[in-house]
Amino acid sequence: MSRHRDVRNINVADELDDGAVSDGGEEDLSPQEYEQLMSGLDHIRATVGSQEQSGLSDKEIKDTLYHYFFNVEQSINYLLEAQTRKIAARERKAAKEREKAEKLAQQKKAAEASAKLPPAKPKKATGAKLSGASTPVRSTDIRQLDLAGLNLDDETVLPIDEPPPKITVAREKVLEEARKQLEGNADKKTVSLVVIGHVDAGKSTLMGRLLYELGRVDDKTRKAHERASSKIGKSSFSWAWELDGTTEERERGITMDIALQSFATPRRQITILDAPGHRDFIPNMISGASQADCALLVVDAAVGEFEAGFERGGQTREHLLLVRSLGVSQVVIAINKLDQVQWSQARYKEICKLLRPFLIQSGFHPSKTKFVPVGAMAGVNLVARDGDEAQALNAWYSGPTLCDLLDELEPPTRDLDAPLRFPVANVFRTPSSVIAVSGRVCGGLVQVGERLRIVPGDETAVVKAIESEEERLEWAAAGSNVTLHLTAVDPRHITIGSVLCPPTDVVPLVTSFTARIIVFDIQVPITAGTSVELFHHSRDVPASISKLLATLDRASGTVLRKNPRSGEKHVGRGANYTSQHNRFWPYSPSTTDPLRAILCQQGNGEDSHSSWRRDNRSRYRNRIELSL
Ligand SMILES: Nc1nc2c(ncn2[C@@H]2O[C@H](COP(=O)(O)OP(=O)(O)OP(=O)(O)O)[C@@H](O)[C@H]2O)c(=O)[nH]1
Repeated sequence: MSRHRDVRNINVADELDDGAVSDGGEEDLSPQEYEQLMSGLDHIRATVGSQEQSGLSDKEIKDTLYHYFFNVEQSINYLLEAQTRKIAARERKAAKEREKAEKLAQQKKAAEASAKLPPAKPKKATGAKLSGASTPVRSTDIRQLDLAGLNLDDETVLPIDEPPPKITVAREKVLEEARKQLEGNADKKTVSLVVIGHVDAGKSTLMGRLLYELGRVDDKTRKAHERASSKIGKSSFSWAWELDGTTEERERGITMDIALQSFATPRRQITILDAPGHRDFIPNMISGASQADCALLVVDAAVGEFEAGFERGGQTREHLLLVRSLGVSQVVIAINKLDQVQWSQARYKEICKLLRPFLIQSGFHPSKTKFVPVGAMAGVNLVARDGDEAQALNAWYSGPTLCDLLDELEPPTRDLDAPLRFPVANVFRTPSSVIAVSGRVCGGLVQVGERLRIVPGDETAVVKAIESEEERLEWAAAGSNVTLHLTAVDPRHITIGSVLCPPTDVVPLVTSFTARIIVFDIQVPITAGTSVELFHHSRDVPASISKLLATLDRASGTVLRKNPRSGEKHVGRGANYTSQHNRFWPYSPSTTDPLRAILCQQGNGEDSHSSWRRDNRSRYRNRIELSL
């Protein structure tokens, strides 16, 4: 069998069946390979437990080892993920059977009472369940979604060549339902939250622990992560493993790509986007932030660590500026690792005092910034403040928990009447459709059976299914983070950064536009001809500023100077510039999805893409914000 690794484009389950080593293939192994296989089997058994405990047969383990070239770590990761999926599928099946039995009992009762059942109504705030559809892919991060598409969960499988679905619900009806839900009939308002902060501040640990406290992680998975992380000497990262799913992330102990999860607080349904803190992965962080309504900033309270993140070049400052530039105006600041400073109230106050003026300078209104002391590792003040670990904090803090603050987040206004704008954040293949894309509905709504235009390009695709948070939906509205399964399209025509829109209201492609730019912290003045890189949603394009039109007063917006020669440091709420970029770019500002983009100025004249990778530090400090 082929052992080329590209998880986005292979079906692991098929490959494991194809010439599996345990189906007689063992004879073809060299003595050395056979030894590796058997020792790998012993290692994995020591981690996952016996067949009875783990539900994993020797055959499955051996096939996986062979598939991963006897790499024990990769095999364990794959098997644990497969195991989690199996458990989830079993639980869903059991829940469905229970639901079916309950329904039958109800129907029987209703028939007996000669009463008519009212039609079922969808429950979610952001979309409606697909009637009769089985529960599909579990809520998971983007990488896991990629894996979930690899035919590992039988329930999601649909034939690839079936004809595209037709629209079954009239647009007006969908719009009416969406409006009703947004106006308060919904169970909960939906909010997407990007988790940001300096590298190692504890973002993934905080999210992993919070998911556990809220019952979103079962004990079996938790124990498996504890065992496997301690085996590779990374036990302190075991909570982060709930979010950091790839072998590389786990081995290096850092987040590299956005991980997506969801949970509910009493009044909110929250989608979290766990962003990488390391500066090498800033483009991934921008992609996550561009899909978020609000932000959770995690800072490390340990002496010297907070300062490292907050100094010039640290990601605490940089991430705050970035999310603000991308339109996020509410932020919760979790001051973490207070156990490292003996839960010192003075240290907590000191950090709040340092952050407050910077938040205001960055454009966050004080009423929209909330601070909370936490200990992610021990789970202190996430959902509750009980137990011995919380005693020291309880001595001086009686305010809200992190969960209480998240429950108060206000989602921005959603424009349902706007034409659909769906910027693609990730692309992957699934067995049920030629291609699936994930991202956020920025404006309007999308429904199953709808034909969409892919921009740039003149291709179209039909929406075969919509998924969000463990459910199949018939439609999804502005503000929802969803996966669209597409059909009737050549996958080569769609890529990260493409925008899906109605064929009757296509997002225009432009090569130049006029925008207001806010200038922060630049080291080199901006002049006509300055080369920049433009980040908008998940797309980045090289661009250049063609002309500076005026310098504006920061507060009133009145023109201070026409045709300035440069945009200087702290120009503030700024200058009008014409930006000329040399690539076509889908761009259509609206009131609810205004143009929010990041421009990164190049300091050294290098090609922008390569210079980002080589030295994003020097480029990044010359950052300017662009908005309309
Ligand atoms: N003492 C202590 N350590 C913590 C706490 N929270 C996180 N850590 C540790 O901090 C380290 C980094 O945690 P992560 O959750 O990976 O940090 P991160 O911010 O997600 O890291 P990146 O995503 O790579 O930027 C790990 O060793 C954690 O165990 C805490 O409350 N107390």
